[in-house]
Amino acid sequence: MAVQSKLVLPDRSIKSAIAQLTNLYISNRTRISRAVYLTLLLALVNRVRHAISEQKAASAREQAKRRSGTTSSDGTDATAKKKVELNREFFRSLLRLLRIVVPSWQSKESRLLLSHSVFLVIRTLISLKVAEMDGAIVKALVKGNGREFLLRIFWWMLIAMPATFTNSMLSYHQAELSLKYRTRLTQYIHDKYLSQLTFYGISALDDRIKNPDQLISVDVAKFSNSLAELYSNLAKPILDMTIYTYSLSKSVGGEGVVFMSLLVQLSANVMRALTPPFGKYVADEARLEGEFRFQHSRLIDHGEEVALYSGHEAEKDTLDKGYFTLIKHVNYILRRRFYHGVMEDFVIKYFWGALGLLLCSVPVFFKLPGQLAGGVVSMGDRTETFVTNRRMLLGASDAFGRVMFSYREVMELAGYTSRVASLLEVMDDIQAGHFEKKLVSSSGTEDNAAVLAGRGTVVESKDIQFLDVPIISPNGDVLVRALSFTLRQGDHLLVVGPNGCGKSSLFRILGGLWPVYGGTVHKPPFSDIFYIPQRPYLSRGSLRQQITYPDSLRTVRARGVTDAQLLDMLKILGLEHLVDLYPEGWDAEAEWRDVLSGGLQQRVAMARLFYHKPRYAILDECTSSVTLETEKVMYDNAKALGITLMTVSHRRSLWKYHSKILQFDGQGNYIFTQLDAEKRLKLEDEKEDLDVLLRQVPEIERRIGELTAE
Ligand SMILES: Nc1ncnc2c1ncn2[C@@H]1O[C@H](COP(=O)(O)OP(=O)(O)OP(=O)(O)O)[C@@H](O)[C@H]1O
Repeated sequence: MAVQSKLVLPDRSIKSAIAQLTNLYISNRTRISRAVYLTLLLALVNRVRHAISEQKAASAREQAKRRSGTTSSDGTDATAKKKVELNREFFRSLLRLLRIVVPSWQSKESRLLLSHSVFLVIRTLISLKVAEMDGAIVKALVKGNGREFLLRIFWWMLIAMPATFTNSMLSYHQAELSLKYRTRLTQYIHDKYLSQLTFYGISALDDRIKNPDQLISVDVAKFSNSLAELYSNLAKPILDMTIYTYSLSKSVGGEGVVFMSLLVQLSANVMRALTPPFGKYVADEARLEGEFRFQHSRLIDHGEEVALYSGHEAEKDTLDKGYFTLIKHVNYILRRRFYHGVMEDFVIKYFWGALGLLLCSVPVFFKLPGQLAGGVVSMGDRTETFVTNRRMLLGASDAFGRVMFSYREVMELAGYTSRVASLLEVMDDIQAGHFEKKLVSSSGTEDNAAVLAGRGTVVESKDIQFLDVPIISPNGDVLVRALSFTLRQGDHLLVVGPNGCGKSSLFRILGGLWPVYGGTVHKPPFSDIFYIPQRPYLSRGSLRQQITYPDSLRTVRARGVTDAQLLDMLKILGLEHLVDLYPEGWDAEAEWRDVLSGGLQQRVAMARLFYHKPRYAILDECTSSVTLETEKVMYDNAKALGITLMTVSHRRSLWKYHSKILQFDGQGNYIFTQLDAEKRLKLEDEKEDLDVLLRQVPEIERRIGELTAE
């Protein structure tokens, strides 16, 4: 209902504007020309049409929203769900992107656009001059004047110099503009993507964007190209069209031009209605390209695992499927382009050509107000008028044709605009804490919704304290309804429980990766907590950077840490040989992920912990690939450095390094208590012994049965 009343209003106001305009025209017929009246009327009628189609689209959207009921998505890319049209949303998105790529009138981009426009005008003027000179050359030829003919040729060659310079300048400007747009947009996106953990939110917490890499690296470039290209492809024909139509209207009368414009507009509308949604096709193609590329990069990332599984056939199937889905779509677009091209050619070249001839015949068959009443028009005059008008019309219709052909380019720009704009939209949402993920929760959906709707509090403090904090996965599954525990500095915590119960998730909340949906989290600042996962992240860069990541060399030096001190850290872990691995020593750069074995990578990660010396460390199964001796060295040294440890591990050997235990049962319950490792180990051993005995009971009973029978 709200939508209806909002959209009917402009429609009504336009109708009253039409009535007012007609009254004004009737009462001031002598002062307002019919041409002006018809032009304004045409614009208003178009506005009504537009308002009605917007109204329909809005109510369709509203209905679709009501049908889907919630904000849950179907797991496809945001750009795949979006309808790409030349509507208000497109212009809003384009405006937003334009503000980023051309930030102000004083910017370099504005200056470049201005000089580009100047060269476009120069090119039109040169074209007019060349056409004129063309005529003069033909005239000299017809007259048989050899001297004038040669002189004209000389001038023709002379004008070729500024003409070729202008053309090259235009190509240069276009390429430069595209590059500048891309730079602005990429910088803007990088700033946003790499702040407030947005890159993590896009991949882990939100479902709407599947391939941000493809969007940032390829689609932004395509958008920039398309925008720069469209400006030069549109500006010149529009300029030509204005100049020629103006001259033409002076010759054949304004009414004739307006009437023809009406017919052209009508056929253009029919064409537009029959034009396939090329913008959506382009957006879909870009998405499929992204998915295909992503499948290839997955294979590169996990090459070793796939090779050991002999998974090449399965991978080939996946890649082929991705490729053929893409190619099927591209083929479909090609076919639609073919049919559309036939229709476009017919309407623009032949139908409008015939209309043009009709228009040119106006001064021949009808007397125009400018002609003298009763004046005799000679055959020569008629031919001259016809030829002049025809030439102007050819210019105007060629320009109009190019504007019409560029409709397809505009649609393609709409496709790229929609993709880039949805990336910005999703990043805005993530930074504002609004995630959209497929909710697949099976456990008490209504209850979960209530928990998800809440917002918790985060307070900075020296110690770590959780007060009634729920642990909820991005899918909406409530792993623990209300977790409460307190950890003071020096209390080393062990977190245990079955797979998938939420151990790592607890630390995701602590690290600020997952939102706090309820209760209160007291925690030290992010810089005081260091995280070491099971598979440590090894960055691209020197060996030194692997130890000091994410600190840059300048920060390392500012902290006063020398290479000798770094070497001491390596020595504790038996890693000093790494410095001699390459002649460049600390500065050696390699793909460390491939060069180092799993265990060595875990030891390098531990050296990183020793370098940073944080107040708290989260050790998530980070010793699974090292020996018990190395594990002891790691834990003893970390404790000696005054680091409070929070370990997730299934290894019993680690119990003795901790004083508290948080135990999840995988059913949403937990116990937080003091950990007396020795006592607990004894109890565990006793339990295991009893378990063994229990398993033997049936066998013993069977034997007793046998003995009794005998
Ligand atoms: N990005 C994510 N999107 C959706 N669900 C997730 C995401 N990350 C984790 N989960 C889900 O949250 C649950 C808890 O995961 P978590 O990693 O905390 O388990 P865990 O207790 O550490 O298990 P393990 O011992 O196997 O490492 C799992 O069911 C997991 O599938």
